Amino acid sequence: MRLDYLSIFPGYFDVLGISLLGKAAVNGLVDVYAHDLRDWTHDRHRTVDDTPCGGGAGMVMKPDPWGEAFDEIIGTEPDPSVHVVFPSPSGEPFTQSVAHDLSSVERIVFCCGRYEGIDHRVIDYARSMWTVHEVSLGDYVLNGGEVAALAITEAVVRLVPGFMGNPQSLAEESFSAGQDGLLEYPLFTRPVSWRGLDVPEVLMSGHHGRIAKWRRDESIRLTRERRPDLTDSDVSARH
Ligand SMILES: N#Cc1c(-c2ccc3ccn(Cc4cccnc4)c3c2)n[nH]c1N
Repeated sequence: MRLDYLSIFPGYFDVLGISLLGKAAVNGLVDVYAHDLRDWTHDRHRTVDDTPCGGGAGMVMKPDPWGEAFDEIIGTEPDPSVHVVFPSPSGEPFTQSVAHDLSSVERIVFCCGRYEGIDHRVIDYARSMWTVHEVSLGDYVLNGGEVAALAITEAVVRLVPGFMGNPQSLAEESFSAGQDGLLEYPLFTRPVSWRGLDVPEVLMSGHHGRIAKWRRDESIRLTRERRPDLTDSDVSARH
């Protein structure tokens, strides 16, 4: 998998050389390339923004540098196998399902906007050439797309076959298909007693059936308490 990042702050992506992602890069599972959008400007100030047409506060990112960067980094021929991700506060929710879909893709280009956003023609042009995902991390405001691109990267790459040492751990996580859309149950490890707090006895019983039931019940309880939006009527009935 090749990952490209276009940003006026490419240094954000130096962190991708650390930890598991760094290991994946070493193992050849992922190749990471960060690009400074300003390298495709031609004025003395390396200008990437301008005032919004129609007025309004803030600045908008000019289309020209993006287009020239696309030509050099991706190419000038349409290729639907290239997935271009635009993190955006007005994007569709980024979910585990989207992460799963992207984990089987060979090439992802992250376009990290700043200011008030990117001239919409850039997104329209990208849609005419590649497979585009305009996604939002959640209902809160960031200053740009870089942090979102990092979060999306981690969510996607950890699902790439061969990345996680123990793929079984993926199946039991919150939001994974194996969890039936439920939140993950509470986790415990040794010591059994810690500052007056004990591991639930059932988990030390060695009775796998009871342990599985306790975990399921806890997942249901937590999901109903914290994320009623994740439990539809059918799921509630089953639970
Ligand atoms: N994904 C995602 C996001 C972003 C986000 C993503 C890209 C950009 C490019 C610029 N800004 C600042 C900005 C702020 C407010 C209005 N419009 C733009 C971005 C915010 N904010 N919140 C999310 N969940």
